[in-house]
Amino acid sequence: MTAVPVHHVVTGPDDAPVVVLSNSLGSTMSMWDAQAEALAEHFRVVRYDTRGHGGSPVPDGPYAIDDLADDVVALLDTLAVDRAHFVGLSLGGMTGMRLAARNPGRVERLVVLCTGAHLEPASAWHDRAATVRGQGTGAVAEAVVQRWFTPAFLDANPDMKASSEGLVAATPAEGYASCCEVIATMDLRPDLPTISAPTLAIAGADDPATPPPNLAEIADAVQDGRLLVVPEAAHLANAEQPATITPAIIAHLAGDPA
Ligand SMILES: O=C(O)CC1=CCC(=O)O1
Repeated sequence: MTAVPVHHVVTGPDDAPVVVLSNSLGSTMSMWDAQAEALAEHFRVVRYDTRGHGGSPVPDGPYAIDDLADDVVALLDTLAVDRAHFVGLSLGGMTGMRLAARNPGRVERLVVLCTGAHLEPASAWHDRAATVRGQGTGAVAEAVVQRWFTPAFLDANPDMKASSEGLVAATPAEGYASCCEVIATMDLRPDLPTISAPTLAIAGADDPATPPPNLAEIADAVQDGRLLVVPEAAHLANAEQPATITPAIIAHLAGDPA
């Protein structure tokens, strides 16, 4: 499939190093709201909506992980950016790993959060795709958001629970389902040893979707990897624990020693 022109927003100084932020399944670039302002003090921040999500095109599926990575290459070309840092959470992290493996010259440093190189069983992703195609994304919204945040956070932040469920439910069904099929058919384990970009892998200690061993596998297998496990955080760890995660991202991208 050919790359599509993804919806994106650029903030921060024109002459600063570029960082691209990539969203999770069922969200949009708004999932980076807690990081965007702080990152823009140091970087030219490019936020985009993964194809099938938010304001980006929704081509007919199925999609493959290469399609998602190729969309980022096309975005960098559009912006005339040769090389950028890349930060991706969950599906965004998978995109970043394939991008860095296949296009080492385009990725300076990599941060992957709450993701995995493979997420079994494939049947669960095919089942979710079928549910969403049949009943819409609203049918999975509540269950998905239960994995995004810890129970304590959801209890304390009912507005966030409601807006997050709304975000999932607003995702186009074909886009969501086709990205489920990306995950079903993806195995990035052979990519990992080829990734030369220094990589920070961040796990939410309480993430039921992509628990810490998934991130440890990535940190161990890439050429220059480091693991950070963040307490009291589930799948959208960046939103639940921004005070820990935002400075960790900035320090890694700046090349500060751990
Ligand atoms: O939606 C989930 O269950 C968790 C998830 C997997 C990939 C992603 O982006 O979110």
